[in-house]
This record gives sequence, C-alpha cells and structure tokens, in this order.
Amino acid sequence: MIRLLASVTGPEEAEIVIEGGADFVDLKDPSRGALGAVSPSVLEATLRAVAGRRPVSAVAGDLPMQPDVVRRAVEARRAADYVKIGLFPASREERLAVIAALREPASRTRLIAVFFADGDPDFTLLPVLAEAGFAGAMIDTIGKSSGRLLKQLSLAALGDFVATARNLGLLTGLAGSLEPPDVPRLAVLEPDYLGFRGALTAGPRDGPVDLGAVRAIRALIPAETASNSHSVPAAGRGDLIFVRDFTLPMEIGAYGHERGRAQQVRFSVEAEIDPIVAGVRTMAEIYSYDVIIDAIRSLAERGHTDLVETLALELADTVLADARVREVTVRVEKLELGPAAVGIAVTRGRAASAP
Ligand SMILES: O=C[C@H](O)COP(=O)(O)O
Repeated sequence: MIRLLASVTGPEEAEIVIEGGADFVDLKDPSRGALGAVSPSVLEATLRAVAGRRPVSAVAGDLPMQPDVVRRAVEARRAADYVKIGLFPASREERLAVIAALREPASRTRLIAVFFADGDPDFTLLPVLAEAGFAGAMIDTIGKSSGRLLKQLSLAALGDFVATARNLGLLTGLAGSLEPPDVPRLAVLEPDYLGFRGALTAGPRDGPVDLGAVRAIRALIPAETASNSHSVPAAGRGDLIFVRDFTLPMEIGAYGHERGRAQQVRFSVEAEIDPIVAGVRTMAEIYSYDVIIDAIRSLAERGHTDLVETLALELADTVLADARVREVTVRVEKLELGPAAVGIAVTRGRAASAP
C-alpha cells in the first residue's frame, strides 16, 4: 500500500491535507528551500493540532553537511514522529560524518535520510544509513524549477533505490516536483510513500495548499496493487490501450555473437482494460500507457537477457499488476537476425481469485 506524504507549513494546512486524505503530515517551509525547516514552535503547534491522527514528520532544514549543525537541528525536532535530514552535495567523508553523528539520535527518533536526485545522490550510503539505525530513506529534488524526479533519474534507477532500501529494512519514499501523470508510473515501483508539495497547491509551491488538489492526488494513489503472480490465459473484451512498434536497442540473445552488443528490438503491447467510463477526465480514471513504456525501458536498461520469451512474460506480468488490466498481449521482435523479424507473442490474463 502506497501512502501519501503531504508537505505543509503548519497546523492550518495540516488540517486541509488530513481532510484531503494524506497519510503523513510533513512539516516544511517551502519558501526556505527544498528542505526549509519550520520552527520548533510551529512543530509543537502542529503536533497539538494533529493530535496523533497522522504521523508528523519535520525536516531538519537546508543545512551544510556539518555533523554538529545537523545534529542540533535534529535534536530540536525530536518531538516529531519522523525527522527528515537532507544529504546535500558534499564529499562522501562529510556525509559519513553527518550520518555517524546521527547514530545516537536515531536510537530515540525515527530519522529519514533524503537523497537529492539533482544533488549528487550516493546510494551506496544506504547500508550505512540502515546500520546507523535510520528508519527510512527517500529521494527528492533540490531545484524545484529544474525538473521533475523522473527527468533527473530513470525509472530503473528509482526502482533499484526502492528495492535496495527495502531489502535493508528502510521505509522508502519518492518525491520531487511530482505531477499527476507521474503517480501511476512511480506506483509501479511500490515505494512506501509518495511525497508532494507543489502539486498540492493551486499556484506556486509556496502558495497555500488546496483541498481539491490534495484530493486529486489522493485519488491517483492506488489503494492496493493487484497480485501478478498467477497469470493465465483469459477471455473477454474491454477497451484496449496499446503501445505499438516501440523499438529500442537492447542486449539480447542466447548466442555468443549476441553478447556484448545491442540489437534493435521491437515491442508492441495491447492491454484489455476495464471499459473507460463516460466523461473520463483525470489520470486517476485511466491506465496510463506511460506505465507500459517505462516497463519496456526498464527491461532494456537492465542488461543482457537471453530470451525474448523472458521479456514478454515479465512485461505481461508488469502490465497485469494493475487491477484494471484484464488481459495483455505482448509481442517482442528481434529485428537484426536475418531476413525477417523473429520473436514471440504471448497473451496472458488474470487468474480468477479464490472464492
Ligand atoms: O517531501 C516532499 C516534498 O515536499 C516534495 O515537494 P515538491 O512536490 O514541491 O517537490
């Protein structure tokens, strides 16, 4: 289950995001930077107002990577349920010193490390954070006008981050100027939460939070992801969403001469989905073809695969992971092996659920 983290400036906005369906109330002053901190008194007032209805996180601030400075800022906010600490651009040694200084506070306060996609993120620090007792790690962006998270890091890199952090027992979060169409694409990675500020206001990021915008984002975040472990051939017709003839270079093939080089592979995917309802207007109501394109790109980026069959079945399972997809046909063709395109087409559907 993916949760919604909503960044707010204080008690009034906290009330709005709770009404709009936020799972985490995240205190931050957006006019003071990516992780601009609110004062300890605003934190206290917000904790009083929220009164345990939601966990409250507080950011430590846009701080230099100096152990004493960061530790003091964390201590001043230890009343929060979580404190978020930015790993801002600095040498590895400086970041390690900050993490070491937070080992002791981490035994009393749940700490979340924030990597910045546009701030030299070093994900090799994930095991160090887990070992120091951090509760979680997330990715955000520093430059709020320089592009959304998915412009800074590929979906494959974000997927690796989520998987690695989760294997280490860390809570995982993704944020960074996220917009509505980003939600279904990132939901595929199943982070523990997605974080928002800019998308929750009707205007600029440091303008007031808007209830309608919070509700719109809430509606986009799936309550649950369907299991994709039992795909079987299926029948029945709904509407079709498709990606046709998406061709890209990838390393594929069981022969020795196919190793260590890329060849053009063509993907076509046709997914039968629950019929679109009349008057559809928002991303929350549709299954996005972006999710299919991202899944294909991820397959291409992950390195050598021997068989087109492997790619076809994995892609089918990814598409079927969305409960709105009833059946999918995936065609994978190798274009450089001879006089003809060669490949596989598989059709898979959803297993009937147990009575
Ligand atoms: O922690 C999440 C951030 O507040 C995200 O802010 P943003 O959506 O404006 O990048």
